[in-house]
Amino acid sequence: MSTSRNEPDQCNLRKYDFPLDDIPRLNCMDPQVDELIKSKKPVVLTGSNLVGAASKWDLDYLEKNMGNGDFTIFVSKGNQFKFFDEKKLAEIDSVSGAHTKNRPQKEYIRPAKSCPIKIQDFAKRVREWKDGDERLYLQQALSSTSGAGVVQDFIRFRWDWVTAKQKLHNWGKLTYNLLLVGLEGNVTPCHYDEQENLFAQIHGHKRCILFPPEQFGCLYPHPVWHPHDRQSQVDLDNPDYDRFPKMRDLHGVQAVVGPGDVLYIPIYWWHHIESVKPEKYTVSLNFWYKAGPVGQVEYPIKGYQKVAIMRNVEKMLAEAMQDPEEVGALLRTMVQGRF
Ligand SMILES: O=C(O)C(=O)[C@H]1CC[C@@H](C(=O)O)C1
Ligand SMILES: [Zn+2]
Repeated sequence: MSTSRNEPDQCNLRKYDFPLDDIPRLNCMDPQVDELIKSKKPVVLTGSNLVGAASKWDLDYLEKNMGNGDFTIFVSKGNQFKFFDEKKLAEIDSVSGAHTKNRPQKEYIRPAKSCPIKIQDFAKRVREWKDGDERLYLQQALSSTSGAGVVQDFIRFRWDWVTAKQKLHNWGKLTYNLLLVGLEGNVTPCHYDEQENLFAQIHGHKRCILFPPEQFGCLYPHPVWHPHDRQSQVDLDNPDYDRFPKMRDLHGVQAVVGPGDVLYIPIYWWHHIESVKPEKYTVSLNFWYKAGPVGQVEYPIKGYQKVAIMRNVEKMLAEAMQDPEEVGALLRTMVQGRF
């Protein structure tokens, strides 16, 4: 497997039952880079210096240069930080008609709870963290209030280079940059996003496992109306082949990214990301771009377009029946024994 400089010890990396090919690692000036991005295939870009101005963003620097605002951290008893969209709970109520109102409210398990913290407290807790303690993950969108030092560095990112990429590949606007500071061993379980992503690694190493949108059927995402929308129901690190038999057909790609590497995670591509040894914590910053305009549709349509269609069908059916919980039964009736 290809990795960045001072590679983490490969024997430490978890083994999986499914095959994992290497994501290409190319210098950002290599013309193949834009061919891969154009065809929405992942690639690790080296030498871009995209966030070179953030190469000093270790815990000490962030502690001194992120001001005294509140930052969002997630706390988890285990090592998984599965995104839970609280807004979906309100949407379920708004879609569900009167006939479901008197149903007992389903209790959703929140794998990680979010809470505000000062960067100084967070840094102290990371330094003092030891195996067995609850795990922390700072996940905070950067803004002009992120602290003077950090903002100054942010301004000095290679905006010329990344904006040229955005334009060349017809991406939509930059929605935001999420700063991620997590402990070694933290896992963001398999999910996809509806945005293009340039994922810049700043401190420490992360093992990134990706699957193409075409493997939707092997990864059993939660329903669109569920707070775990876009997240896979499967746990790659604890596979349940009885419940999810198609996991046996998984075939992924992977890369270990280190400081200075930028991983292109194409829109709708599944990704499972783990902070790995030897460093105690990792710092990453992503660049999320809205999808560009669809333009001329080519047939047969692509995997990611099928995912977008399936999402729209689920939303439309839930809305039409005023009850998200009835969508599965209707779809089964519609296809079983007929197609
Ligand atoms: O950038 C993305 O798309 C993400 O999923 C981020 C959310 C948690 C991050 C991680 O590195 O664990 C990755
Ligand atoms: Zn993601």
